[in-house]
Amino acid sequence: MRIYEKAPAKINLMLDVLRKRPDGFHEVEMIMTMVDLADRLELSELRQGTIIISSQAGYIPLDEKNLAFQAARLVKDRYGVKAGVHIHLDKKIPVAAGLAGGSSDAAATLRGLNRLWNLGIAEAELQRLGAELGSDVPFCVSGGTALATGRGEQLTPIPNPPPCWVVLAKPPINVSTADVYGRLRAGAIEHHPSAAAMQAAIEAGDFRAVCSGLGNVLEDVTLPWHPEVRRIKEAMIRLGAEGVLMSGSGPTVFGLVSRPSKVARIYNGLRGFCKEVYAVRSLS
Ligand SMILES: C[C@](O)(CO)[C@H](O)COP(=O)(O)OP(=O)(O)OC[C@H]1O[C@@H](n2ccc(N)nc2=O)[C@H](O)[C@@H]1O
Ligand SMILES: Nc1ncnc2c1ncn2[C@@H]1O[C@H](COP(=O)(O)OP(=O)(O)OP(=O)(O)O)[C@@H](O)[C@H]1O
Repeated sequence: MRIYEKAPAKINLMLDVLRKRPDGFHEVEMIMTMVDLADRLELSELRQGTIIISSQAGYIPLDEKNLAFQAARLVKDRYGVKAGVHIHLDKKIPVAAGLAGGSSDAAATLRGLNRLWNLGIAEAELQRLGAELGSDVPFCVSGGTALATGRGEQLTPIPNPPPCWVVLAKPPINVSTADVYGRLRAGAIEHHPSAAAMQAAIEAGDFRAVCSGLGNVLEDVTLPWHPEVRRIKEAMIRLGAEGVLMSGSGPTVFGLVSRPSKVARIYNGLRGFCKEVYAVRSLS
């Protein structure tokens, strides 16, 4: 048997860090939503108990370092599944970009294996399994739009923001999430974005308020460290995006655009100096 799953990228509309915890993780408050840029997974059952990962992308690990592999091993071990699986990852989401590509592949693997092996695992349990793999995985299990607290694994679903275009630009650098959190001085953050204000803007369907409520305290680390990220932000604002922010720990910057007529101008303007640019819809 063979099944397919879509693994969309996420963006953080706001990301605040409240404090560093004794376990080394940071207590966060984030509002996350999905965009229509997705990896596609093909899961084929294998009679022998092996887990095989393949991909057209030459730049991701295909062994136990792959988050999809880790997700499959977790389900197999926890539910005593004898069969194996071949997972083919058709990668479209840029890697180490702040868009949760690996986390979304892991979440899609959890959903897919639940179907492939008829396990009947409830969504809340899939999220709990996801939390064992990474902080962004529980959100990626359910998608939509959510307020995420704790280390990112405690989720409250909220409505989707008003539909819009999202232009994404990734400079040619890789940024490690652990390094960005490691460099953050949580006690010294000057401007905390407001989750309540963003949630209210979303619930009111107020696109302008969503744009003015965007904020990400991890920019305090990544922007001074990698000036090209700031340059992309400035270019997106100059080209007319209505709200601009770095996603997650970066380095991808996204711009929200309400009018389709503006999208081509922003996309083409960015392509002049940045190779990886995408114009996609928000997912509603
Ligand atoms: C930056 C975000 O992507 C925003 O959505 C997330 O906060 C990070 O999610 P993620 O990549 O799934 O992160 P994990 O794989 O769980 O953790 C990677 C590393 O980031 C740091 N980390 C992550 C999440 C968090 N709340 N506090 C942290 O300090 C830890 O050093 C951890 O070792
Ligand atoms: N299925 C996968 N797809 C992409 N990268 C993967 C995958 N599995 C493991 N990795 C590894 O994970 C690391 C981070 O990649 P990923 O694309 O998930 O980062 P990210 O978009 O910054 O994630 P996040 O926003 O959750 O921090 C890379 O070093 C990559 O080699």
